[in-house]
Parts: sequence; structure tokens; C-alpha cells
Amino acid sequence: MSALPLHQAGHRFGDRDALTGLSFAAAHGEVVAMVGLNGAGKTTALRVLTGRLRPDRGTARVLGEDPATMRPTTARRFGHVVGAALVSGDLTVVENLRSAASLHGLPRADVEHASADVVHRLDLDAWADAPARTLSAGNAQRLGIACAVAHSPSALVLDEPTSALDPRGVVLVRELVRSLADDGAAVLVSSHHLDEVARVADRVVVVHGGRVVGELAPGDEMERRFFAMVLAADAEADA
Ligand SMILES: Nc1ncnc2c1ncn2[C@@H]1O[C@H](COP(=O)(O)OP(=O)(O)OP(=O)(O)O)[C@@H](O)[C@H]1O
Repeated sequence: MSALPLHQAGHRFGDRDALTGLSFAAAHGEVVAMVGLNGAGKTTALRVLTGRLRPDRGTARVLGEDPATMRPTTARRFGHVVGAALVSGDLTVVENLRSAASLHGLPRADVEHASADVVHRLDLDAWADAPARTLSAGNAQRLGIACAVAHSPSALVLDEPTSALDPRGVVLVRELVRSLADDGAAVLVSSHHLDEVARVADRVVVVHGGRVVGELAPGDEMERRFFAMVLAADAEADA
């Protein structure tokens, strides 16, 4: 079953079309990457999926529900980082994680273990007792992701999750995302890095001009095929 479908989603900011009939889905057990040029519509699509924007047309569903009116029981099975993460600067890394896990409804008995586990998986051990506001940009990004996954969500949406990360962080996030999908989660990430998504994604969706213009199988010549799709879409729009 598809956990994260968008169907013919449209959204306009003033006189600017951000989404122009965007459709795709991520199923349980798969990692789908959305790639596209700056301004293609990736973040707008993810904001629709997290309920922060209502599409002007079309539909979005997360775990079978409209994200804007999602029941709390469903929201607890969802994790996302799109824009600012749900992190308090005054709380320590571990306190933030306990808080995020509890807010997502993790049983009290499991909160401690889940928090410690994700701290370790994202190599934040040395910062466990540091206030979040003292973290470097890369470690703050790791913490935001950690807070989104501590409850082992069934659906996960991450906007450019490795933009501030060092090469080790990139590998750790890749392993984390992969293991969540292997455990059955539907994962959707946006990225600018074709070589990186090729390593983690089952499918790579190309967004251009607010819609999906093709799909790349991870592998050779992704860059060439990416630009061929984008140029073909531009030529079609100009015709
Ligand atoms: N709040 C806003 N107000 C007006 N226009 C917006 C707003 N947010 C996005 N846009 C416009 O919508 C279009 C899609 O933007 P979006 O941020 O979704 O692109 P993106 O693919 O995430 O880009 P990037 O790779 O640069 O992050 C762009 O033309 C952008 O200028």
C-alpha cells in the first residue's frame, strides 16, 4: 500500500505556480528520492505532505489520511523534518529526544532506550548532554532527524536531510533511512545530490516545473539522464 501519495497536486503562490499537477507515491518498505533543480517544487510538495500547505487542487495522503486533518493516532506514526526541526535550543540532545519520542506516543518504558539508540546511530553520544543551541549546524541537523525517527515512524519525510552533514553523517543518515525502510517504513527524501540518492533510494523521482517529469533508476549516467528529462520537459513546455 502506498503510504505517501500525492495525486495531481497543484499549488500557486500569488501568480507563481509551485506545483502543477504533481503525482507520485512512496510505498511501505521503500525509499523514494525527489530530485530537481532549485525552485522545482520539492519543498512545496513536502510541505503539502506535512500538512503545512493545503494544495489548491489534487490530494495528499499520509498513512491514508489528509495530512492537514490527521488524527493524533496517525500523526504519531509519522515523522518529518521539513524546514525547522521540532527541537528546543534550551533542552539537551537527550532531553529533546525524550520529548520527541513521548510526543509521538512512545510508551514511557521505551523512551529511554529509543533515545539512546538514535543518539548512538547518529553518532551524537559526545553531545548527548549538550544544549541543542550549542550544536554545530551538522549536529543540529542530525538531532532534527533523530527527533523525527526516535519513535520508529511508519512514514518519514525529510527535506534535504544531509545538506549540512559531513561524509560520516551522510553515511549514518543513509544507513538509518535504509534500516527504517527495511523495517517497513515509507520514506521520502528530497536531495540535490544524484550520487548520494543513488546509494539509498529505491526510486528517484525527477521534479521540474512543479510536476514529475520522469523517474531515474539508480545507477550509471544519472546526471546525463536527469538533464535529458529536464531539457525535454522545458522543450515540451515551450512548444
Ligand atoms: N512562501 C513562498 N512564497 C512565494 N513563492 C514561493 C514560496 N515558497 C516557494 N515559492 C516558489 O515556489 C516554487 C517552488 O519552490 P520550492 O521551494 O518548492 O522549490 P525546491 O525544489 O524545494 O527548491 P530548492 O532546491 O531551491 O530548495 C519556486 O518558484 C519558489 O520561488
